[in-house]
Amino acid sequence: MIAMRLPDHKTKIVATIGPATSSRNMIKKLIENGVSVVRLNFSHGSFEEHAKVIEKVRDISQKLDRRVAILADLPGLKIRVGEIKGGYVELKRGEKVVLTTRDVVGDETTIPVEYKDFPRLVSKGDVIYLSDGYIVLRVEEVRGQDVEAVVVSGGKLFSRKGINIPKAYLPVEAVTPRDMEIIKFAIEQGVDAIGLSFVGSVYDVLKVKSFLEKNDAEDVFVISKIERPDAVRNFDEILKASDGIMIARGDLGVEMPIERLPILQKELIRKANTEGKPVITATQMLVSMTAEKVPTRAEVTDVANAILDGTDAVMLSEETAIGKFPIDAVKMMAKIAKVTEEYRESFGMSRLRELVEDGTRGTIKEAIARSIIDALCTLNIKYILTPTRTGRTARLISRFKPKQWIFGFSTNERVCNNLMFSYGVYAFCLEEGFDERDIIRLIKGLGLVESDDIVLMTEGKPIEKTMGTNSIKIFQIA
Ligand SMILES: Nc1ncnc2c1ncn2[C@@H]1O[C@H](COP(=O)(O)OP(=O)(O)O)[C@@H](O)[C@H]1O
Ligand SMILES: C=C(OP(=O)(O)O)C(=O)O
Ligand SMILES: [K+]
Ligand SMILES: [Mg+2]
Repeated sequence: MIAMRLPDHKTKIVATIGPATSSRNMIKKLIENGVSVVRLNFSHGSFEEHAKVIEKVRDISQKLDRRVAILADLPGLKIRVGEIKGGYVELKRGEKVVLTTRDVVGDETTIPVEYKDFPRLVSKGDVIYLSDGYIVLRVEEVRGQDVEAVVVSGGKLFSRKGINIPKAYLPVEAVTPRDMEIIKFAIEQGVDAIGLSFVGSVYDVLKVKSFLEKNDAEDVFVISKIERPDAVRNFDEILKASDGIMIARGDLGVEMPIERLPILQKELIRKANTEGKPVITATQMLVSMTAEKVPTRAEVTDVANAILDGTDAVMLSEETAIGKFPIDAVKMMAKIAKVTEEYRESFGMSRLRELVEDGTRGTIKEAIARSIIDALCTLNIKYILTPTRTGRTARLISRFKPKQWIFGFSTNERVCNNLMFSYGVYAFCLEEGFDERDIIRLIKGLGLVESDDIVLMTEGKPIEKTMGTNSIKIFQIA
């Protein structure tokens, strides 16, 4: 019998699908090389294109017997440039350029902007950032639908790239009517998670949560993207209301002083870990691999440091969406993760005390999680088995980043898929009414355990008022 092969790394890899990876063959390769979450960026592509990708991902994941979650990332209230003739223009320092809300195709002198109120957001002297701050303009004059600007820092500007005006106050809710349409479509398509762009307050999250509930889709994850100062300010509330968070460093690095990113990343990851909610570190992780086969030293170190910070997942954007080496980028992340995780073990346990102390101290689940870590330190345990209705128990154990895989067992396919966001968790779907014997039969059948292996299982025995996980069992496989 060929045993099921789990990845060599426990950090989850999120890959954005785009023209470079939307074929069946590329999707297959992404998954085979360690991608657990597929991200569809609804700022680009049509519903039809995304639907096709969703269908392919589901089919391939089933054929490969590899669980994959699908994340639909919403556009939010981001202002973008429109279509540019030939796909891009080269903007040169010192030259003048007009940003306009008129319906034109872009060229060297005129760039269309897809937001009719744009000219009202800026005035003479304001700085405008394009393409995550890669290109910088300064406003010279606003005239009707046109904003005349001078290029302060030039570069290639591609169609549909983002515009940031950090100074401008956008008097609109983060979740736009267009976002709501996309959420509806995403639910119909059975996606597992929604990425909420430009969340500003907990109300943005609650709005989407209540919409999901009304549409019988309350198990769809809401991942709040932290990419503006308001989200940082209101982070604690946003985190509590969300199922997970993404540190969206692309916009965040323009909307806030870029030098604050590293410390902010550490703080947000720590808080998400404490809450037991998955956190994705995103953007530019291996960005030079969009064009080159080898990443920079700084990029490799960035991926490793995010893992050491405690991120559950690392994300690839243009690297896999439009890059020349998408599979190499995934392989590179998997290698960095494997090596870095091996090192972490030696100090991972010191984080434990800290987490337990500032975490959900005093709950039964917490005491159980603590006992599990104690057992892991003293026994040669092969796997942690956690039957789970909501996935919560598996996520609470995942916080401690044990060296063993945590297997989640649930009857809900979407709960299983959403466990693929959490570090070191792999999930299996079982029939309603499954018991301990079904779990053992399943992992034996997959060749994951042999006789005499020691496993640890969490249990939720209904005793008095204590619901949910309330005991652990450690035993040897017969
Ligand atoms: N579905 C898609 N179709 C075409 N291009 C895409 C798609 N998804 C992503 N891309 C390309 O990859 C780039 C980086 O991806 P991402 O960071 O998700 O986008 P952005 O920063 O534009 O929101 C995008 O700017 C776009 O050029
Ligand atoms: C992930 C991000 O969002 P998007 O790519 O949708 O702009 C980001 O800004 O880093
Ligand atoms: K987006
Ligand atoms: Mg963004």
